[in-house]
Amino acid sequence: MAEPATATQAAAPAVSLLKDELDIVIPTIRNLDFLEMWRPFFQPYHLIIVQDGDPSKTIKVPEGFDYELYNRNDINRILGPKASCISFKDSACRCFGYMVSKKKYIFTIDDDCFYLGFCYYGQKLNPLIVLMGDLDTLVQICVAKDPSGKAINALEQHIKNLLSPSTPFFFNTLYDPFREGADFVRGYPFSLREGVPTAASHGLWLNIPDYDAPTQLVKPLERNTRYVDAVLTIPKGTLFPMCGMNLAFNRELIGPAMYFGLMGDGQPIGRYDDMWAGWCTKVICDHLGLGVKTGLPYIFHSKASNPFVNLRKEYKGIYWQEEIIPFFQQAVLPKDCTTVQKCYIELAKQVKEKLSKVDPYFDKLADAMVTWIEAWDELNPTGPVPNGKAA
Ligand SMILES: O=c1ccn([C@@H]2O[C@H](COP(=O)(O)OP(=O)(O)O[C@H]3O[C@@H](CO)[C@H](O)[C@H]3O)[C@@H](O)[C@H]2O)c(=O)[nH]1
Ligand SMILES: [Mn+2]
Repeated sequence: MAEPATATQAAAPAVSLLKDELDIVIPTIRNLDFLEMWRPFFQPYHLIIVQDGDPSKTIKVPEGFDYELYNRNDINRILGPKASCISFKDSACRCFGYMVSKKKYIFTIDDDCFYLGFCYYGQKLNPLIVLMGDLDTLVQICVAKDPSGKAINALEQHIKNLLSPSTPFFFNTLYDPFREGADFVRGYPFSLREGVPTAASHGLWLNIPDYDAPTQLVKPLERNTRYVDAVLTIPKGTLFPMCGMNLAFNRELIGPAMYFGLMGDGQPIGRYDDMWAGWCTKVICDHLGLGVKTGLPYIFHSKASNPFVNLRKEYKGIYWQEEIIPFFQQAVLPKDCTTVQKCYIELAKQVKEKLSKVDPYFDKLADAMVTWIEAWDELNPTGPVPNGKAA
């Protein structure tokens, strides 16, 4: 077989898992040159690009990718008045991509995230190489290799996470028991070893960590260089700060809960889109007996957004969350909430009842949560379609 021309091509996976069952959703206000670095991994998949901001701006997508692109005009045309639930000028707009997708799985990634490799594993990557090195040099240095020498593929790791069970009811101290070379440790109840279906896989980030604005302000130069080779199930009853930068989920299991809220333009808050979705998702996963994992894969997060702008977007969320988190920790869903939609509508009801006192914003958000489910069900009819034809 001819030698691959470049290291990037050498990284190309032999098989693209779930090629026809997974969409990659990218929110963007930038150009999409970052796709060149991901080409060996993403080219076999269908992309759903959600263009935020000015719809008259043309977003250039590199040649050779199979994609659909939606801007604000498209969202308004497709959803009509229900488009009011989709944020504008915030990465929260990405959830429109989850709604229009027809696939079982979603992987969402920001346009300033790259893949990387063992170059971090126990050694510091020289930032100069990152800045000076051309794409191939960087890939040569950073393409991860597993013990067999195969390039590690972030998307593949997410798929492995989603296709193997989670263990939310009892913590396995050797981490992911379904990973090759690991298992349940002594004392782990056999009655729980089957695990539960995995709804979401939350990946992490090297270089620029997903810090909030105050932390970013006091630690402007901090870079995350610690590559922890582990995947953990987040225990039942425990919430977590879900970051939308490097996230995959089973759309059929938990899709309707992945609403990224009302953020950005015209809203009193921003950059809490993924957090809101994560809290709702975890409460519903716990109720329905589904699992959420966090850890591998890492991506290389290259751009630090402006901490002062971020502070302006986040500051209300920083003190509201001291009331929001206890709300989610105490949220109880009735037994008859047997679907994600029913759980979500019930959560919206409780948001309206219990959080509107925090700020009238939550009254609006609760209504938007209901609109989201109505729009979701309109675009994703599951029961018999009107005039009797099966869906
Ligand atoms: O108005 C906007 C701003 C950005 N985007 C797209 O969203 C992602 C993330 O944007 P960016 O990388 O600039 O911001 P970060 O601070 O690094 O993002 C983190 O905070 C979360 C914001 O909610 C986000 O999920 C985290 O990754 C990029 O693809 C931008 O192009 C947008 O669509 N609209
Ligand atoms: Mn970013």
